[in-house]
Amino acid sequence: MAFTVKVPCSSANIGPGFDVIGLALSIYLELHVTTSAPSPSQPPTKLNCTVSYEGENADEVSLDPEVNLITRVALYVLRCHKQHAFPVPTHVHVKNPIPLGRGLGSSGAAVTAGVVLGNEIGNLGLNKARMLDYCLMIERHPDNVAAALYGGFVGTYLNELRPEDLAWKEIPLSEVLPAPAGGIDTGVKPPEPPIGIGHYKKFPWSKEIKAIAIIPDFELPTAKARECLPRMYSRADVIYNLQRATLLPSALSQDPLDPDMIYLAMQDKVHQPYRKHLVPGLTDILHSMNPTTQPGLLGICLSGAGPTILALATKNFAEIADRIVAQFKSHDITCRWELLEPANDGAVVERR
Ligand SMILES: Nc1ncnc2c1ncn2[C@@H]1O[C@H](COP(=O)(O)OP(=O)(O)OP(=O)(O)O)[C@@H](O)[C@H]1O
Ligand SMILES: N[C@@H](CCO)C(=O)O
Repeated sequence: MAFTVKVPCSSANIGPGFDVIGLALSIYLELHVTTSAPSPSQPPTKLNCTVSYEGENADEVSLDPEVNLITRVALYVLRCHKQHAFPVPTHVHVKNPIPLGRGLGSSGAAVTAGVVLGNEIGNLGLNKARMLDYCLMIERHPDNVAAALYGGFVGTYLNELRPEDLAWKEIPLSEVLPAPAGGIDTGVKPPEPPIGIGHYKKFPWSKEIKAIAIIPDFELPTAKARECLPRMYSRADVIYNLQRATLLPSALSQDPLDPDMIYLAMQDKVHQPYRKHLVPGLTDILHSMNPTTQPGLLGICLSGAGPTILALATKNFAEIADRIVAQFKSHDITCRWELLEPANDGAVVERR
């Protein structure tokens, strides 16, 4: 058996939609998976799986299937279905062009790819709604994983579960996804996700709008960028974000586009101001231009937890990117930039 799992990167929040809005974009994580029949002449490999990797941070990503994030997630899904290792000798070759820890949903793509891999290799027959539950047991905010799994521009939410099912929120990640995962004889059945943890709704997206990702050359772990957020918000700030997040989906699909409306609808007071010390120049960059001073620009925000900046635009892409790159440069930060399009299909499996 040979198949490829393809999962897009994503940008979460798009300004005011903290932990709610996600946009799948056109950089793809790929798993090239091959299986073979068990052979008495071949000694069994650890967990019946071998991993190879090419792409971002190739010198850091573990090739040990007990440690690698993607295979650990696949094992979590398999073990919830009483399969304690890969059921057949499996080789997973990972091709990953998504930069790690930059705010482009690399972990959301890896977790989604791992769930899809476990489902395929274990022949589990999970649908995408159930796969989202598994993703959410690991990455507990739905914006990146729903975009990666379903593709497109999505609004996401967590359902109100029965009190007995709500306990999933308290289960430590180390129980869901122990590192290392433990060998074939671990015998432990991990906690299964409740059914229907989260859901999503796809919004239309104007074909004219492209996303410019300006990617600084340093990593910012999402966990660190979440630690600096307050536990409580003022009523005024919550209302400010609700007003804008409510406008954003229609502003990004209306014809003709209203750049000033989009710019306004991408403002945020819930996460970006608290992350400014983690991304040098962030406040200045967010206020450096608007649709009047930069034709073609629609809006600017921090992509996910940062440090990548996402600018939405209809033209003058290089000019907009160069202006942001120059601002980072004045803080001694080098960047690259990419012009991206929405990835509408989400996670797909292609048989080879
Ligand atoms: N393809 C991969 N293979 C193995 N580990 C990965 C892979 N992609 C991501 N990771 C792990 O996820 C970490 C990055 O996740 P993190 O949540 O901090 O940032 P992000 O997902 O890139 O950005 P954001 O969540 O803000 O969009 C990496 O440091 C690495 O440990
Ligand atoms: N909504 C998340 C996205 C990053 O994974 C955050 O901003 O922390």
